[in-house]
Amino acid sequence: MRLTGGRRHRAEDTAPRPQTRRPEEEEEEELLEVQLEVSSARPRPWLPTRQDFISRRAMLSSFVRSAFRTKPGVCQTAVRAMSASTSSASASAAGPFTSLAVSRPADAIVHVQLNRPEKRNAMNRAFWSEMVTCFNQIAEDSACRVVVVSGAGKIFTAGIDLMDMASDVLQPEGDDTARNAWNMRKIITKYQETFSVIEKCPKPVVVGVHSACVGGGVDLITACDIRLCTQDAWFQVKEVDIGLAADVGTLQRLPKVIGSRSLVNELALTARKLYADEAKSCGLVSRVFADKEAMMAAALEMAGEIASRSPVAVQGTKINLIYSRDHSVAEGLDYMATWNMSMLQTQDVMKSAQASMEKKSLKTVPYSKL
Ligand SMILES: CCC/C=C/C=C/C(=O)SCCNC(=O)CCNC(=O)[C@H](O)C(C)(C)COP(=O)(O)OP(=O)(O)OC[C@H]1O[C@@H](n2cnc3c(N)ncnc32)[C@H](O)[C@@H]1OP(=O)(O)O
Repeated sequence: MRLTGGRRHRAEDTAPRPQTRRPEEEEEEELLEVQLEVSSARPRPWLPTRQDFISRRAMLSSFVRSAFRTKPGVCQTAVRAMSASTSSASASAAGPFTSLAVSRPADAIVHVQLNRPEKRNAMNRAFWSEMVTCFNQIAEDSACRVVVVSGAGKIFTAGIDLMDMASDVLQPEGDDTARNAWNMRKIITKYQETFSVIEKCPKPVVVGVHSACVGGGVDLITACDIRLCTQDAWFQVKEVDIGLAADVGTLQRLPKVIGSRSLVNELALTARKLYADEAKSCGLVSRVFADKEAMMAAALEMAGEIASRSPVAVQGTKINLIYSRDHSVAEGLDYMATWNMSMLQTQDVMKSAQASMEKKSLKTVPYSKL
C-alpha cells in the first residue's frame, strides 16, 4: 500500500535508473523505502498528509518625579541625569551591543540577555535600537532556531530608561505643531519596532522573567511566544503612572494573551502589580519556577526541544499562529493552505516521520538549515 511519495516513485519505476546517484538521491530513496514499509505495515493517515511637548526641564523633571515618586533620592539623581542627557547627542547603536549580552548556550539556541543590571535593565536608547539589530540578525541567522530572552541581575527590567529616554520621547523636532506631531509619530513607530521585531522574527522566542517586569518589559514579553517566570515575579503596566498610554505593544498584544478583557483593562488603567500566581492563572505565563536558575534551566531545555524539531515546521507554526491570532478562522485556514502547499513539500516531513516510526529522538535528525 503506497500512501506517500507516490508520484516520484512511480516515475522512478518507469524511468531508466542512472548509473551513479547523488547522495541526496540515495537518501530520498531510503526514506521512501522506509515510508513504504511503514505504510504497508499499518495505515497512518497523519503521516505526510501538515511620543511641544514642552522642552523644559520642569516638564521632564515632573515626568521623572512621577515615575520615582516613592524614591525621592532616585528622583534627584534622575533629574540631574536627565538635564545632562537633554544636551547630549544620541548614542550610536552601531557596533557591539552595550545593552544586550548575546550568547549561544547550545547548538541552534541564541540567548539574548537584557544586560544593564546596575540600572535594572532599564531600556535606554541603545537598547531600543540594538534590539532591532539583534533580532533582525537572528531572523537571518540560519544557525539559530530558537531564542531565549532573560534579564541580568536583580530584576528582569525596570522598563523605559527615564533618564536616557525622556528627552528623545518628549521633545520631537519640528517648526510647528504639525511637524512636531509628525516627527513624534515617527519616533513612536520606531520604538514600536523594538518589540515588533520579536514577533516578526520567525524563530520562536521564549522569555524568562524574574522579579520585576515593568512598563516596557510588558510590551516586550507580550511579543514573545512563550513566557515563563519565577515565583517572585511581578508584572506592571506602569505607563499610566507616568502619564502616558502604553504605546509600544502592551495595549495591543496583552488582550490577545490573557483571556479576561476586564483584567487587561484593570491592569492597564490602575497599573497594579500582577504577581506570578495570578500571571499563571490568567495565562500571561505558562509556567512558574521556584527561582531564576530553575527557570533558565527549563527555558533552555524547552528551547532545545523546539530546536530539535524541523525548522520548516517550527517557523511555519509560529508564523501561522500569529497570522491566525490577527485574522478570522477562515482567513487563517486559507493562509495555512497556501503556506503548506509549498512547505509540505519539505524533505523534513519524511525525515521526521521516519525518526518517529523508528522511535528515534528528533535530535538525531539532520534537518537542513533554514
Ligand atoms: C516611545 C517609547 C515608549 C515606551 C514606554 C515605556 C514606558 C515604561 O516603561 S513606564 C515604566 C518606567 N519605569 C519605572 O517607572 C520604574 C522605575 N524604577 C523602579 O521603580 C525601581 O527601580 C524598581 C522597582 C524597578 C527596582 O527597584 P530597586 O530598589 O531594585 O532599584 P533602584 O535602587 O530603584 O534602582 C537601581 C538603579 O537603577 C536605576 N533605575 C531603575 N529604574 C530605572 C528606570 N526606569 N530608568 C532609569 N534608571 C532606572 C536607578 O536610578 C538606580 O540607579 P543609580 O541611582 O545610578 O544606582
